[in-house]
Amino acid sequence: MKLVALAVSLNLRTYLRLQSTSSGEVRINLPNIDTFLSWEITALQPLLAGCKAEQGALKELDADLLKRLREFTGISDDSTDTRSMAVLAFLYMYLAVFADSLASITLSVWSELPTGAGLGSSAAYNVCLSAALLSAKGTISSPLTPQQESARWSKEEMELINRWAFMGEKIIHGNPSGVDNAVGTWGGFLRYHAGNITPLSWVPILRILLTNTKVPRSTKVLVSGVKDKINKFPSVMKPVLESVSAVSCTCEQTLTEMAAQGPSAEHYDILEELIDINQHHLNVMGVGHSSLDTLCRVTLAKGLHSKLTGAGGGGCGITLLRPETDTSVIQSTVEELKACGFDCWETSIGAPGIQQHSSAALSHDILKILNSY
Ligand SMILES: Nc1ncnc2c1ncn2[C@@H]1O[C@H](COP(=O)(O)OP(=O)(O)OP(=O)(O)O)[C@@H](O)[C@H]1O
Ligand SMILES: C[C@@](O)(CCO)CC(=O)[O-]
Ligand SMILES: [Mg+2]
Repeated sequence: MKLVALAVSLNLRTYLRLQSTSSGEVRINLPNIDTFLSWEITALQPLLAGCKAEQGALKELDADLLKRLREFTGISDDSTDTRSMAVLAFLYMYLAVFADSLASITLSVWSELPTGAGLGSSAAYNVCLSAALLSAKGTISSPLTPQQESARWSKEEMELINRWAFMGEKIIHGNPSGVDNAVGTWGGFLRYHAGNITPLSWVPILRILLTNTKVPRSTKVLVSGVKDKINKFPSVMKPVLESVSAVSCTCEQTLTEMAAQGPSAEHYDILEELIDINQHHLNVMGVGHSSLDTLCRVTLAKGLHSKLTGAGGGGCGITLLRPETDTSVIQSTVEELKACGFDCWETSIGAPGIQQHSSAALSHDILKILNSY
C-alpha cells in the first residue's frame, strides 16, 4: 500500500546549547521535563565494547548498543516514561556519534513546544541533538560565521542530521515514519509517499488555532494500537488508510491551487470538509479522545473546523481559521476552549527547519534559560 501524507512545521522552536567541558562527564539539562543528569565518561565507555564504529547507512538502530544502554540505565523495553525516553535517545546518539572518543560536554535543551502533546516535540528534540552532536564531533560543519545571526547547514549535512534524528525517533516512538524529524530538519510543508519525503514550496500560509487538550498520551502506544487494529481487521482498515491518503492528495491539490490562483472561499470550504473527514478517519483508527471531540464540537458551534494533530489520543488539535474569520469569533472560541481546561493560541503553519544561531539572534528569555546551567 503506497500512502500519501502531508506534514507541516509550526512556528514553535526547540533550542539547544552545547558546551565543551573538562569535567570528564557528559551532562544533560532538560528543564522542560525537570531532568538534570550527568554520567562519568569512564562509566559510559564500557557500553561501547564491541560497538559497530561504522553506523552504515543509518537505517537501523544498533540493537546491541541500545540493549546495553537499557541495562545500564534500567529503562525497560516497554517504558514510555518521558524522562527515560529523552535520556535514552540522548545517550544513544551521544555514544553512537562519539563512539571512537567520548567527549566531555554539557547540553541544555529548552522547547517552546509542549512535550508529548502531538506536536512533534520528540522530533524537534532529536533534530537538535543530532545537529549539535554531529557538529561538535566535526562530522558536519558549524555553518555560522561571526557576522551571521543564523545559518543553515548544507543539504547533504541536513540529510545526515535528519537520519540521526530518525534514530532518536525510533527510540522514542517505536516505529516512526520519519515525517516528524523531516519537518524539524527541513521546515515548511512536506509530502510523504512510499518512504520518500518531498518538500512543497508553493503552499499558502494558513492561520490556525492550536489547542492543547493537556490529555497526556504516548505516540508509541497510539501508533502500535493503530498497527494492531490494521492486523486484526485488514480488510476493514485498508480502505480507511487509502481514504486518508486520498484526503492528503486532495488537500495537496487544493493547496497548490490556492498558491497558484490565490485562495478563495471555495478552497477554504474544501479544506474544512477535508478536516472533518480526516478527523472521522482518525476516530475510526482508534486515536480519537473525548477531549478532541470537545474541541471539534466547541469550534464547530462557531463555524470552525478542527482535527487532532500528531498521533492523537488527547494532546493537540488544530482549527483552521479563514481569512475572513472575525477577531471576535476567534476570541470567544479561545475563551470557550480555555474554559474547557485547554491551552489555546493563534499561530500559523510553515516555518524554517534546523538552524544554528548566534546568541545575538536569541531572545533574552531563551538565553537566560540556556545559560543558567
Ligand atoms: N523539550 C524536551 N526536552 C526533553 N525531552 C523532550 C522534549 N520534548 C520532547 N521530548 C521527548 O519526547 C517525548 C515525547 O515524544 P512523543 O513522540 O510521544 O510526543 P510528541 O513528539 O510531542 O508528539 P507526536 O510525536 O505525536 O507529534 C518525551 O517523552 C520526551 O522523552
Ligand atoms: C502519528 C505520527 O504521524 C507521528 C506524529 O508526530 C506517526 C509517524 O509519522 O510516525
Ligand atoms: Mg514525537
